[in-house]
Amino acid sequence: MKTFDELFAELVEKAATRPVGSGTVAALDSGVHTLGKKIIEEAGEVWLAAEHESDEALGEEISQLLYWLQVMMVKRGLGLGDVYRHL
Ligand SMILES: N=c1c2ncn([C@@H]3O[C@H](COP(=O)(O)OP(=O)(O)OP(=O)(O)O)[C@@H](O)[C@H]3O)c2ncn1[C@@H]1O[C@H](COP(=O)(O)O)[C@@H](O)[C@H]1O
Repeated sequence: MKTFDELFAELVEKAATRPVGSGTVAALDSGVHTLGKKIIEEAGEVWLAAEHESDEALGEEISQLLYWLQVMMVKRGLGLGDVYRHL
């Protein structure tokens, strides 16, 4: 288990070191347009899970949406502060 901030730090590190086999590196290389579509897909899965699935399934879908949002943040060079200051 990890926190939102810990995952973000891990993704920033992956973007910098680009380890072979990292799905995050491949996702970053796919570009903003592809990442945007993935975010929409994952958001839809959150919606469906909230309507029809268990708390466990919903939590998993939400975690995946948070991951893809973080990948977009890394791709665009945003830091956590760029988001947190709006909360
Ligand atoms: N938290 C996540 C995470 N959440 C979601 N995903 C990706 O998002 C996909 C979402 O799954 P779905 O079931 O919705 O999609 P799918 O249809 O099975 O997969 P696709 O064919 O759409 O890729 C997963 O298959 C992963 O590719 C994640 N990939 C990585 N992480 C974490 O990110 C960190 C870095 O990972 P790597 O870059 O892969 O080393 C590690 O801590 C990982 O645990």
